[in-house]
Amino acid sequence: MKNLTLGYKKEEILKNVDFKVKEGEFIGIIGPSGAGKSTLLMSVTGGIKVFDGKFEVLDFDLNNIKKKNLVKLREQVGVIFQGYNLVDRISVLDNVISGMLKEIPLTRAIIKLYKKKELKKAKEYMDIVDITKHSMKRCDELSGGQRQRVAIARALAAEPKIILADEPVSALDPKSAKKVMEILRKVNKTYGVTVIANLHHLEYAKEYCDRIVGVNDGQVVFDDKSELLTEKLVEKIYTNN
Ligand SMILES: Nc1ncnc2c1ncn2[C@@H]1O[C@H](COP(=O)(O)OP(=O)(O)OP(=O)(O)O)[C@@H](O)[C@H]1O
Repeated sequence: MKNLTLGYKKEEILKNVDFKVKEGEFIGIIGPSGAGKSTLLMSVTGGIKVFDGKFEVLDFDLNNIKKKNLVKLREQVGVIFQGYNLVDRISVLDNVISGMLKEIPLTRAIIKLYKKKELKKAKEYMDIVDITKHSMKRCDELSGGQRQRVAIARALAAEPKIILADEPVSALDPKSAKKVMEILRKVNKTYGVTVIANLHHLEYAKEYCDRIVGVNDGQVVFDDKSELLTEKLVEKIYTNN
């Protein structure tokens, strides 16, 4: 992003933002409510209106991207929400495999006719998020933390280059939240997937992310290594204008 102004309809939300992400980074976005964190995060999927400036994601120019390329971009970007976005009535395994739909034709997916290599891959992703022992359970039988882990495994199944996590742990108790953050870091380090996460808890951003981006009132007011975030800078990020 260079000098980028983004928003909704006629309302500019992020103004003149410069933001560059290197492949394989783990970035935490922090800032007060309404600052524009979700707008910044979701803009990576090409879903937010560009008013001005330069915006490239994975070699796609988002200023005038064609529908076909938008689909290609979105295939490479996994999104995890606070609300888990899983299919409740089907099993953990089926949810994870549904992330591979690019490879598995819908007809085969409906009758659950999975190939050995697909099951092997699904197991690898379930192992990394530590949910394999619940693979046959329906998702509505799982705890919040377990569901979030399934959502990560499903995102991984699509072999994305980028994972966007919008407040992935804000609905979880501290122990489950830490486990999910650890898994996101493991995913980032094991597969080299770039992870960008909006985080309400500053401590998690400091502990797990390599880099922190502080947003306040539509501006990036901090962008540096996590260890360089001092109390004073935190105050600046969270000051209401
Ligand atoms: N779909 C939308 N249409 C119009 N305005 C929106 C939309 N989504 C968000 N906004 C506005 O954009 C601004 C930034 O919202 P955003 O959700 O990006 O902030 P945030 O920092 O993620 O906040 P929070 O931490 O509360 O989730 C807010 O003023 C909000 O009202």
